[in-house]
Parts: sequence; C-alpha cells; structure tokens
Amino acid sequence: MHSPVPYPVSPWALELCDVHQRFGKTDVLRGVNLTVASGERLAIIGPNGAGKSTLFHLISGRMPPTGGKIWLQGQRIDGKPAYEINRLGLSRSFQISNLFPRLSAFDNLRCSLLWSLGYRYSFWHLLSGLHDANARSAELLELLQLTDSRDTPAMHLSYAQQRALELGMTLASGARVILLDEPTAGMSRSETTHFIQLIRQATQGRTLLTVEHDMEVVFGLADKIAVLVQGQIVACDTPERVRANPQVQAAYLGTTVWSDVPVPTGLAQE
Ligand SMILES: Nc1ncnc2c1ncn2[C@@H]1O[C@H](COP(=O)(O)OP(=O)(O)OP(=O)(O)O)[C@@H](O)[C@H]1O
Repeated sequence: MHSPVPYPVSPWALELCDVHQRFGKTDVLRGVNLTVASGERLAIIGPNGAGKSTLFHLISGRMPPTGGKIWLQGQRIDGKPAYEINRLGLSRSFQISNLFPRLSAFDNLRCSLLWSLGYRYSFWHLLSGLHDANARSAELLELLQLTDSRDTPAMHLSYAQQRALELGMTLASGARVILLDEPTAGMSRSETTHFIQLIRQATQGRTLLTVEHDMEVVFGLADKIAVLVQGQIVACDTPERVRANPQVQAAYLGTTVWSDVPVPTGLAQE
C-alpha cells in the first residue's frame, strides 16, 4: 500500500510570479511578483492607471493573465474562471449594485450564504441548509453592526450600511482570502474611520488585499503596502518603510498623498 501523496502546502495565501497583462500593444502589467502571507493585510497602491484593478481582475479570475503564474493557497489559479477561484477560497467584494435592493439585509446575506454553501438547485437541500444559513447570517449581521437593520430592505439602508452589507456578502462564503476594491469609497471621514475598524474586526484571521487610494484606509488597515508603478511592484514592505522609500516618493512626486496622513503605527502594527 502506498502512502498518500502529500498535498502541496504553501506558506503563502497568494503568490504571483512574473505576471503579465497586455492589452493590444500595451503592457499594463510587466512582470508582477508578489507574495502575501496567510492572515496578512496588504494594500495595493499606485498612481492612476498603474494596473491595480487589472491585477485584481487577474487574481479573482475576471480575466486570465497573458503571462505568469498565480497560486492561491498552493493551488494554481491563473486562467481559472472566477467561480472556481471563489470555490478555492478567494472572495472579491461585491459592488453595491449586486445587492438585492428589495430584500432585507438578513435575506441578502442568507441568499449569499445559501449560494456559497451550494444550495442552489435542490429544494430539499435548501431547506436543510436554511438553519445553518440563518445562524450564520445573524452572526454576520452582528459582526457588521447591522442587527438593528436586519429587516430593512437593502435599498433603504444608508450608504455606509450598504457597503457593510456588501462586505458581509463577500465574507459569507467563508473564503480565507478577501479582495476589497476601495472599500470606503464615497464615505465621509467619520464613516471611513469607523468602517476601517469594522473591516479589521470582520476579516480577522483572514488574508486581506485592498486596492486603495485613501491613505487613511491604507495606514489604518494594512500590515504591508505594495506599490505598483507602471505595471511593476516597486516596493512591498511595512507602511513606515514604504513611506520612506525614495522610489515610492518619486512615483508620488508632486502629490501630497504621503505628507498629509500621519502614520497610525499603533493600528498598523496591532
Ligand atoms: N480591458 C482593457 N482594455 C484595454 N486597456 C485596458 C483595459 N483595462 C484596463 N486598461 C488600461 O490598463 C491601464 C491600467 O488600468 P487599471 O484600471 O488597472 O489601473 P488602476 O491602477 O486601477 O487605475 P485607477 O487607480 O485610476 O483605478 C490603463 O491605462 C487602462 O486604460
């Protein structure tokens, strides 16, 4: 009898090796190498047009890379469709437009949970899954401070609450790796500060990647920052080291983006 083949265990939640993306004659991503440790919170920043969203599209399977390899928890995912990558443990934030506007906050979460638990086609399985989904939806509502709005239709929630619900739907699948696109976009300063804490609590223990322009969010959320400039990662380090990096400063020359924001080291180092 032979022993089972050991499952390849990777120390990385996510690993990108020489990833390229070309649109027509334009090389948008030019050999991106990146590793993200399990449980790490990484913010990807960079000037407009640097390729941040494109990178998220490739990682989440919205489009295949034109070159390079991507591993999720040790499994190759480059070129796989989004639903398969999701099943393998990566979830990307839904947009508010993906909420069901007439359904309550609770039912939005429940639908998302039932879908991710695989209760799509079978009525009997659906019934048996409801109990689990109800309990988990209630937990998520509590975590996102939406319990008081449990029965409110999504369209009547405040904008910040809708974004919290969107986060809940992203977390519902139980994915270990979470991708958030500008999670606080459109929020006021006080809502942003509050939402950063909510994200920290709700994603505890999971690996988090954000694409972000708002430096309060970057410094409030990230253990590490990766800086993408013209399709290449020019720095990937702690917020303090990235801030002091001359290449990064050069990329942001003429902007006030770094000088405006005090580094809340207590938060970043927690
Ligand atoms: N589907 C596409 N076809 C052709 N060009 C594209 C496509 N998607 C993106 N691009 C181009 O790739 C470049 C990088 O775009 P991307 O949206 O990834 O940048 P970004 O860093 O997210 O920018 P921003 O911060 O402004 O959102 C841009 O020049 C954009 O015009």
